Amino acid sequence: MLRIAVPNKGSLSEPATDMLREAGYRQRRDSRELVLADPENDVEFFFLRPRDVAVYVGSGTVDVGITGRDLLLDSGAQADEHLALGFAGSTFRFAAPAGTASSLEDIAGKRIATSYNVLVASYLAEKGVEPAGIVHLDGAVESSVKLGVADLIADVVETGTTLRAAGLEVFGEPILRSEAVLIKRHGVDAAGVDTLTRRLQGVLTAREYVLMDYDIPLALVDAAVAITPGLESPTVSPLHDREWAAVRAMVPRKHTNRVMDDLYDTGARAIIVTSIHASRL
Ligand SMILES: Nc1ncnc2c1ncn2[C@@H]1O[C@H](COP(=O)(O)OP(=O)(O)OP(=O)(O)O)[C@@H](O)[C@H]1O
Ligand SMILES: O=P(O)(O)OC[C@H]1O[C@H](OP(=O)(O)OP(=O)(O)O)[C@H](O)[C@@H]1O
Ligand SMILES: [Mg+2]
Repeated sequence: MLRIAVPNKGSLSEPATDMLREAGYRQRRDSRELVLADPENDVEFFFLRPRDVAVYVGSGTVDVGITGRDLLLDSGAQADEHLALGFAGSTFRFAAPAGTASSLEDIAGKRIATSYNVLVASYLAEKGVEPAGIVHLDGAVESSVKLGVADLIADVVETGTTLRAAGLEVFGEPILRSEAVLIKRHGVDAAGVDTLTRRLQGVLTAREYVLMDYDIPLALVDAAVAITPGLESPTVSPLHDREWAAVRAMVPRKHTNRVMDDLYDTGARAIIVTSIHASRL
């Protein structure tokens, strides 16, 4: 039975559970449940703190887990990213009171507050910058500068609202771009990981693509297919009117309207878009 660690709280928890449910797995109804067996799919879920997921996977006590790329790197665990899951996107950045820092060199000799010490220390070591110290805080890191325990911070930035409210501004390049990831232990491929991976990839595809159908005069099929090349090759079927064909192709969801405009301009009509409920590529 494949043992899967899932975040029990925070930004990762609900979207992780939603994705697993979409992939056909049983999920808990009560947020206090810590273990859930899904014998039909031969898996068992362990609901753990997001920061602890990599520790369990790295130690081999669970086979795979869902966590953030930033949390994985900060854990130093013997675990690798296996599949990016496309949710809980964020950047990890340095920020300081407006006008007090503009580049990495400005960190030298300053105190940095963060919840991600390992990540920050290894990044600065790699860049050859020596801070005065790294102050570990559990959360609400943005308040540390005003309260005087640090001169600047390194933290998760999603919309930037929290930073602005604290009078801080990002500086330097992003340390990391993060999102939720499926992780597994170094060099270990437990039985059942392939099926889980294919199922999650199926959900990703269903989220990322739509199905587009349209009618097009035969003479324009090649031009239209160049706009909607699909994943492998689009389906082209004859219509009752022999001068026309029907085309069906997968199109990236975010390009839906631009592609419809281009197809229409090319001569396509009856353009219809439908969502993909599930997929296995
Ligand atoms: N706005 C956000 N705030 C915090 N984490 C975010 C945000 N957006 C994405 N994430 C990602 O979620 C993960 C952090 O989740 P975690 O549960 O530890 O923190 P949290 O959502 O801040 O929860 P908590 O309520 O315990 O502080 C990281 O991988 C982080 O990159
Ligand atoms: O860029 P934003 O959209 O504002 O989001 C980023 C903020 O959200 C998270 O904090 P959270 O609310 O989880 O509190 P915490 O710091 O106590 O974890 C994170 O640590 C940042 O502070
Ligand atoms: Mg938080």
